[in-house]
Amino acid sequence: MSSSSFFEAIEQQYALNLPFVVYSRPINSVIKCWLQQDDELYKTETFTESGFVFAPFNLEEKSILFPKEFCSYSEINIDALDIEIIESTQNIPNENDKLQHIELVSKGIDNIKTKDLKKVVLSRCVTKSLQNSNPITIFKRLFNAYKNAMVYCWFHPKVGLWIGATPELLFKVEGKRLTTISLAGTQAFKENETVNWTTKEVEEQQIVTDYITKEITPFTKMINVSDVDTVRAGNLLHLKTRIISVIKDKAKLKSIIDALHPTPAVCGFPKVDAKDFILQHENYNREFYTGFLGELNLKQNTTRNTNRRNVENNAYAVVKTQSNFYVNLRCMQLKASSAHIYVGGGITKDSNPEKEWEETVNKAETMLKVI
Ligand SMILES: C=C(O[C@H]1C=CC=C(C(=O)O)[C@@H]1O)C(=O)O
Repeated sequence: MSSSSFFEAIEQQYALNLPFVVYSRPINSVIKCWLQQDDELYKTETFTESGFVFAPFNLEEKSILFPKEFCSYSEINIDALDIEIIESTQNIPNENDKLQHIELVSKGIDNIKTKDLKKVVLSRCVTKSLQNSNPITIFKRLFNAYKNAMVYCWFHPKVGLWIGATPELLFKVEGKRLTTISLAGTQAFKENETVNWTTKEVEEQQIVTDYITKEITPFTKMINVSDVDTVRAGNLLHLKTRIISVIKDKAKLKSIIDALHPTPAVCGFPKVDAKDFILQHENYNREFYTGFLGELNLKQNTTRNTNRRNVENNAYAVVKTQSNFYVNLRCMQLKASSAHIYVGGGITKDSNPEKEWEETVNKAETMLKVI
């Protein structure tokens, strides 16, 4: 399929007001798309179906599913898309937003110092009016700009339109192999400068690693935790640890989701206290920001080589079930002709409210660059 007919089909789906998702996973040149045939709002609670899932921050609200059997699927393989680059404009942050965020962060720090809370991720919403509100055009710019991210554009007429470029894998399961990452700590990327991580950033990322490792232990036979690396996500740097494990035969996908989501990278620690604080004190409803999205229980054909001599038929096909979910970060919701961009950061006892504000300003740039 050519890239133009691939995108024409998506444009047509959008014009018909029907649900779709178009996305590309990190470090590959495949763009995939699912077009749902009707405008039904299918949901999942059990995560046993097959399809594409879009889950909110608060899992007490249900997750939306594009069921495989009601969708047409297509993909293309391409390195870059033909789309004009936009002039970068200066985005001057709003003074009121700044005061409000600093107040929220200060409240978080006070709570950490006086209660059991160790870390809480606090966020805000930045609103910007759009010159060109065609989501497919924005998606194309994201695909060209952020190769290390899961870039996506998701639409359902009964829910809304979300676009993002997330650097964070929640987890993926391929057969029995479970891979996840701990991503936290942020600094601005500066060409030719070596990064120095502070104790605050090292600790906030370690909280995530410890949480993930502890939570997946009951479901796994073996866990391998890598050293901490610095990784780039657009104009930012983060600390990242890879955690690879083998799950037990009886482990259910839903139990792994409940154990991991939301991780302290987007919620805090302890989870319940942090979530309560967020739901009570943040000045808006996160909806799908810091939720997760991705492929659910898809069958994947792989060929395996036995590598034994004297075996005539030494390659055999293995069908594995795979799911991969990304945390919905560096994302925005398009409503009428405005973009609502969501940005947050991890707060610990050592946080500086002014710096936390600047971090959210830098994070907002990921989306502001493409609209
Ligand atoms: C909550 C966000 O980022 C998370 C992921 C990486 C680094 C983070 C941080 O340094 O605070 C956050 O934990 C966001 O981008 O809105």
